[in-house]
Amino acid sequence: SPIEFPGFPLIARQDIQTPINASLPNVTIFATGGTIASQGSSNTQTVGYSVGLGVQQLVDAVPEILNISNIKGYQISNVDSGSVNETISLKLAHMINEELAKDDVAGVVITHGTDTLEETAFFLESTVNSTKPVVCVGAMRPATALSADGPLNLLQAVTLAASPAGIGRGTMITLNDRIGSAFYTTKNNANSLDTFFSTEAGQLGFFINQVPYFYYAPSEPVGRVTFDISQVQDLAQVDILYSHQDMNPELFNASALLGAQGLVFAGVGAGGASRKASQAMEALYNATHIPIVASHRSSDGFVPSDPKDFTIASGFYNPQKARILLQLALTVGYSEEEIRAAFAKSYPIPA
Ligand SMILES: NC(=O)C[C@H](N)C(=O)O
Repeated sequence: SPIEFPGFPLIARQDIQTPINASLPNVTIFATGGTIASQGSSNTQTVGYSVGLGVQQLVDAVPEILNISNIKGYQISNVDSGSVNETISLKLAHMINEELAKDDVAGVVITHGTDTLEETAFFLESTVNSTKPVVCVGAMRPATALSADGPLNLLQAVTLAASPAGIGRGTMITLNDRIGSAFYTTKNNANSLDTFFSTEAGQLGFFINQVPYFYYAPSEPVGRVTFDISQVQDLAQVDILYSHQDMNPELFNASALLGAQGLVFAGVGAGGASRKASQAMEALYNATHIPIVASHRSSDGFVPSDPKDFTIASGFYNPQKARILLQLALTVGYSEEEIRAAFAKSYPIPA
């Protein structure tokens, strides 16, 4: 049975098991909430709706799923993804590792709000210890809307999780016919159906007639760092600070005083800050030696390393993914040099 953690604050579990057809693969769905599980007051309401549907209702909306796989479902939470927290992420990672270790489970699907889906997907990319498909999926229109996108997205996610073509590709994000890598995929638009459109390196394949096609043979992102979280029950606190004109330099000290063990800085351009903000960061670093990772506030891009700099360059990691990598590294006790090396693994260090 799944590992239980003390203080797990979530709703009553609504576990489901569809009838078993021995000729079909088994897929386990972990439902967490989000728009895919939301209902509006009319079929034209596409903002201001609320989460309410359970995993059983998600599966019931797409009976075609049962032609593809036998489904077991766990209700992990039922929240907007802005409220997904480390308790939920850790619970997911622990349960998924346990599930994928079973010979008769082909793959897993995580239904999730799209707003922070990339964070949970990247967390799983860093902590799941199996080559079987891990597929994160959401929707941009609530289940009650005209042309709701959730049912077809869910069918595609389950199809991919059940497919041998999905093996060895790490954690994936599927939405609107596209298959993206969790390492690189980012939500690009707050509202549009195609919000997970390609970032430069993120797109792995797509669905034609609900069959997953990949552009490439299975491969791992260069520099992926993985962590054994089997004994982990809490993550280190890491805050993200957003750079802009006239940024308040006191925010760095304030974060540290409020318990941050590491900081990520969403810099202007390739990790930049105003002179005052940079001075405040450096003073904090000299006083405490807490790691400060410089990332970018632009939706895509790269922050190069400077060996002379006290900040740690995020490389290809955007602020929200850099935060998760730093949390995991601090949680398992990496030294500052090991943290620097973990970030540097994803890009070539200039000679
Ligand atoms: N499209 C979505 O799923 C947005 C939703 N607010 C969320 O839970 O992230």
